[in-house]
Amino acid sequence: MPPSLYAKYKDYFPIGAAVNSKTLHSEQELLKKHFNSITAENEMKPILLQPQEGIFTFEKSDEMFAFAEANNKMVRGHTLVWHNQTPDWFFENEDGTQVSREKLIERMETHITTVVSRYKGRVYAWDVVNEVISDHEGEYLRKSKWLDILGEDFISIAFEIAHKADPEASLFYNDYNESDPEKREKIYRLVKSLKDKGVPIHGVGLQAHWNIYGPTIDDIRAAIERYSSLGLQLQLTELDVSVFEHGDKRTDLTEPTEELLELQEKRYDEFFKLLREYRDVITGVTFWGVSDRYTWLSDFPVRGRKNWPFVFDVDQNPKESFWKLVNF
Ligand SMILES: Oc1ccccc1CN[C@@H]1C=C[C@@H](O)[C@H](O)[C@H]1O
Repeated sequence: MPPSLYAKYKDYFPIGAAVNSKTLHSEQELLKKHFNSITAENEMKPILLQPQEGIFTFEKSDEMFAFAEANNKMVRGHTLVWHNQTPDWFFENEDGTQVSREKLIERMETHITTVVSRYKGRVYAWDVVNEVISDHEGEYLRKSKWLDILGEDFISIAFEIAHKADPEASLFYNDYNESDPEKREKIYRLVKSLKDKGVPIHGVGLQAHWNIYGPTIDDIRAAIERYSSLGLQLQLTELDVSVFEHGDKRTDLTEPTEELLELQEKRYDEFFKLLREYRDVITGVTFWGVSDRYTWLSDFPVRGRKNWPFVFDVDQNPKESFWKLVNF
C-alpha cells in the first residue's frame, strides 16, 4: 500500500496538483490521498472567470473550492494577470480601438478585486502575475498589451490591488524556465525591484516545467539560492518532468520506454533530494497535473503527442518515480 505523498512531506512542504473540471472527478482518489493543495489548471484564468466585461462565471472554480474545503485541501490561485488566456475586451474600447491607461487599470482592479474578494481567506497563495519576463536574449520584459498600455507599472499595480483585496494571502510572481541562468537574472531583477519599492510580494513561483534531460541540479540550486536571497518564499507551482527534451518533436511513442522511465526516476530522485534540502525556503511543491492519464504536455509543444511526466501512471498507479520520492 503506497504511503500518502503529502503525509510523507508534512515536515517539508505541501504537495499540490493542478486540476481541471474533468480531473477533479477522474483523479479524485489520488487527489484525496496524495495531495493537500490544488490549483485550477485553467478555470481561474481571466478568460474563464470573466469572459465578457462584468460577466463573472464562478461555477467551475466554486466546485473546486467545494472539493478543497470538503477534503481539507489548500488552494493556490492561478492566475490574475497574464498575457495569455485573457479576453481581448480587457484591452479594447467598444469600437475596437485601444483602451486608455485609466480604463485598463480600472478593469484590472475590477477583475482582481472581484476574484480575490470572492475567495478571501480561502487561497493561501496567489499567482498574481504570470510570465512577464521575456525569453528573448537581451530583452527584459515580454511584449504584451499589459506592457504596451500600462508600462512596467502594471506589475506592481496588480500586486497592490491583490493585497488590498486579501491582505492575508501570499502573493507570488510566477514564471517558467526559471532555472535558466539568463532568465533567472531577469526574474531576480524584477522581483528585487518590486521588493525594493515595498510592493507586497511574498514569493517566487518556479513553474518547474522540467524534463528528463534538464535543467541541471546546479542551475536549479543557483535559482533557489538567488531568489531566496531576497528573503522570499519559493514554491514549485507547475512541476512536470517531460520524457522529451523541449525541442524533441518525435511522435513515435505510444508508451514510455524503460530507458526513459529510468531516466525520469533518476531525475525525480535528484529533484526531490534538492527540494528537501531547501525545505526552509520552499513552501509548496505543486505538480501540473495528477497522473499520466492527463497532462497539458500531451498537446505542448507537440499537439496530440502523448507524454508521461508524473509519478502516477496512466492507470493511476505509483511509478518507480513515486517510490523515489517517498523512500528517504
Ligand atoms: O512551459 C511553457 C513554455 C512556453 C510557454 C508557457 C509555458 C508554461 N505556461 C504554463 C503552462 C500551462 C498553463 O496551464 C499555465 O497556466 C502556464 O502558467
